[in-house]
Amino acid sequence: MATAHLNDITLHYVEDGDPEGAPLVFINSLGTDVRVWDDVLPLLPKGLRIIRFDKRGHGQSDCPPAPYAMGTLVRDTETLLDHLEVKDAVLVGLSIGGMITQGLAVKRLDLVRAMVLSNTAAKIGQPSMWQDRITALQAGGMEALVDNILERWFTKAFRESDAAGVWRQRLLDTPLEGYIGCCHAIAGTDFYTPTSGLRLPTLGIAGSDDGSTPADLVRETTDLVPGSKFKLIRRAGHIPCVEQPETYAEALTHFLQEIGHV
Ligand SMILES: O=C(O)CC1=CCC(=O)O1
Repeated sequence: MATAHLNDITLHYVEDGDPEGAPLVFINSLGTDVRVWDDVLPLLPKGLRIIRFDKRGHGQSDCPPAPYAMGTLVRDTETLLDHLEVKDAVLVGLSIGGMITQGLAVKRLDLVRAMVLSNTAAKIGQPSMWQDRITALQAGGMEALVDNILERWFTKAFRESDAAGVWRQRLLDTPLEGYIGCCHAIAGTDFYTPTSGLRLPTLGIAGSDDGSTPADLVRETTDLVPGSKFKLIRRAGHIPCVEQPETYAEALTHFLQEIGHV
């Protein structure tokens, strides 16, 4: 297991592909870890340096006490990429990972060559909605919300398939403190103004059945960046890299080719 001991945190990360290749960095969503990309990676072009990591409070990374600030999640990512001597990466950010992507692009454009804003937005929900979620989690744990969350993550057909149980269990295994910490970070984030100032190649990806960041919302954020592209993935909810990995990998590959990253 690879870990990076950064200033105040140890993060778990995984590198695949060619260590000398152009960097492609994946940033996971709330309640998922590096395994959320497992089915996409084998479908991507060879020759890339592929980096995935568990943000604080998730997977095998440290889990400090909640709350977390978005600035802290951005700084963790920045410090990890500096530690790994990564520059000019394409960042693929899923949901809160897409918020971290926007924050990092605003702060350190030298690290970010292009953004893939997957199932994300400049602002997700209202602070009161996140506070309600935090209160429910504190009262009843993840068990209280797991089915509700899965309804937003996946289509009915996927939820009724054998694969769904794995994702249910992974969500239940997510440290509650880490999950709540990240809910606070999302609640406090509104990147509309900073993201509007970004000028870099950008692809938005949305799921037709996304119950958390509907396609219109993803498009609205993607449109903040002039010249951005947009891909709607059908028969997918909030986590299309799990539900439709072939279409997801195809969209990513096309974008990477278009910008000359592969
Ligand atoms: O609503 C959810 O649980 C999905 C979600 C919102 C932000 C994120 O990262 O995942």
